[in-house]
Amino acid sequence: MGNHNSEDTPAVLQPWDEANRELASLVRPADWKNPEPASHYNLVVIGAGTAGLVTAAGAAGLGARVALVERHMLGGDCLNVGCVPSKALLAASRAAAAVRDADRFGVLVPEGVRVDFPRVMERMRRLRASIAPNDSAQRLADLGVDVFFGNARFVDSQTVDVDGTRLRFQKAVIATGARAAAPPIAGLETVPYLTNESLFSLTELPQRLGIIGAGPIGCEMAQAFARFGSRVFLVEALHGILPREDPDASQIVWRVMERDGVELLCCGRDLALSPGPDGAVRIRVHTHGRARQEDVDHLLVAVGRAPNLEGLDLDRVGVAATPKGVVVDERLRTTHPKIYAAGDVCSPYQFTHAADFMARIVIQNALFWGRAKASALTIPWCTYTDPEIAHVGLYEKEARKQGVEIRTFDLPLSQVDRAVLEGRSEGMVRVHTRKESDRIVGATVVAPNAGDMIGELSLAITHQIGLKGLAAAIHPYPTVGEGLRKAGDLYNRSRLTPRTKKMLAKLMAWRLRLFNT
Ligand SMILES: Cc1cc2nc3c(=O)[nH]c(=O)nc-3n(C[C@H](O)[C@H](O)[C@H](O)COP(=O)(O)OP(=O)(O)OC[C@H]3O[C@@H](n4cnc5c(N)ncnc54)[C@H](O)[C@@H]3O)c2cc1C
Ligand SMILES: NC(=O)c1ccc[n+]([C@@H]2O[C@H](COP(=O)([O-])OP(=O)(O)OC[C@H]3O[C@@H](n4cnc5c(N)ncnc54)[C@H](O)[C@@H]3O)[C@@H](O)[C@H]2O)c1
Repeated sequence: MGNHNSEDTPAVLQPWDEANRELASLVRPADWKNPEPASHYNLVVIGAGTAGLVTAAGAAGLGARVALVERHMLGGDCLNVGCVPSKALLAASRAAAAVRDADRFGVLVPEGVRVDFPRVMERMRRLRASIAPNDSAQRLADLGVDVFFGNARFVDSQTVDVDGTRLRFQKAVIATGARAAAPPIAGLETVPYLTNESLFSLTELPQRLGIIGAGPIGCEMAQAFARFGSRVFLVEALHGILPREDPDASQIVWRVMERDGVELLCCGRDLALSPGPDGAVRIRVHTHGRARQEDVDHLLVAVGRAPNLEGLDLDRVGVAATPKGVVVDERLRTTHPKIYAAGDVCSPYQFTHAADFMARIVIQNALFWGRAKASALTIPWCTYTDPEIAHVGLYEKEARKQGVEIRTFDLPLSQVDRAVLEGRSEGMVRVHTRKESDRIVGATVVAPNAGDMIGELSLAITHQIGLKGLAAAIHPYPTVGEGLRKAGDLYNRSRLTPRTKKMLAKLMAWRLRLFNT
């Protein structure tokens, strides 16, 4: 595997400091010796991101003989270049915003905010390494998994090749994930650009940062870097930010990002990139009928993901794939009966928790004749901007498309005492129920801790607890989570028609009369 000197150290592990050395020693140890392969494996898992790790560890825990193959670093995107480093930066950016806004609370910070970006990144690297033992090669080996570093490819219906070593399998799992897509943007090939694989190796704060794509990656990073002090230009082809989310919800988040200083160039047309002066990247785009030209020191491309399929030789084993990924049925079986897939490589839900739950389905179905279906999963998600925006179930537009008649209950956070007291009342709880009942079919929450709140709605949908049930559950006062109970109250109040109100008033008047006689 070679020593990691500055030339052969992967970009992800730059700078090659103590924290990154520690990370490498856990998830890509230089002195790792691939084991002697067993004659057969119950399961060969290709890719050791969340999907692969959960499949391998879970299957080994249930007594299966498992080989896990990783070509790069155990932990995949989430640990190394995704959720973990991005959330560490977001935590630092929230701290910066709290100091910036302290004045609103009567707390004076005379010097104002100064962000020491190298320290922010150093903290991120340290924390990332501290989380890594859970995904480490040694931990997997201790769980009984044979860990192989190398490139995997299919040879035939029972053999995977890892750089010349043959692994014979009864069942195999493709969990090779996805990477940043390189879109057909004019001039992209003429300029240097960052993706999530190189962004977290920055050691200096870009004074000007261009970001293409206002999806979750673009928005989270735009807000973080704006709060660190970069001038951020966020280019989006569609209108606004987070175009997949409920437009009212995205709008709330956008208002906050705009105050943070992010400049949105949305409804972008004729986007073109070219080298600018002094190593800068020049962005030219038409936005809302205006031609804009901006020079930036770094450009981040975050316009979606492309599945990692190259080199797997899927054709040899008849596993069908499209540009969106490996084709699977509801049970996560590919077009080859002995080969399954899980995670970003086969799913439109590209989240760590989704990869985790798909892995559990694969273990049941591949090893134990299970019939678990991925379509039965209720998958929430959250974009960790400030405020966070979280969703589960159907959006209004999806319900309409599917012909599901819904009622919508909206509770602005300005009606939740804790949110007001924290100075964080920009947000809402929006719950859609079936028209004729309190059954929840979808919900969006915009709140400082929306990601924590959405779990309760996910539980409600999974176990068919209606809005009445939420109203009946006591939530501590004052919490932002109380907003969910209050949305339940809205439902209960909606059942009080003028007629029932009249009848209740009559009943009360009658009881008073009885009392007085
Ligand atoms: C910046 C960013 C932030 C994110 N934030 C969040 C978040 O906050 N919450 C959330 O839920 N999700 C988040 N995600 C998404 C999350 O990271 C992915 O959904 C998750 O990592 C998918 O896991 P996976 O196992 O399917 O794939 P991956 O993590 O991509 O793992 C696949 C592994 O397979 C390996 N591999 C590929 N081909 C081969 C081969 N031929 N042989 C051997 N090995 C191979 C790769 O090296 C990789 O390690 C974020 C993603 C990004 C990029
Ligand atoms: N908090 C989280 O859970 C989290 C955070 C980050 C990433 N992720 C996962 O990673 C995935 C990828 O994230 P992403 O933000 O790269 O992709 P995305 O597909 O979610 O968003 C990409 C955005 O780029 C825009 N776009 C596409 N082509 C463009 C072009 N040529 N010019 C301008 N804009 C263009 C799209 O309209 C879209 O809004 C997400 O869908 C999500 O599943 C999750």
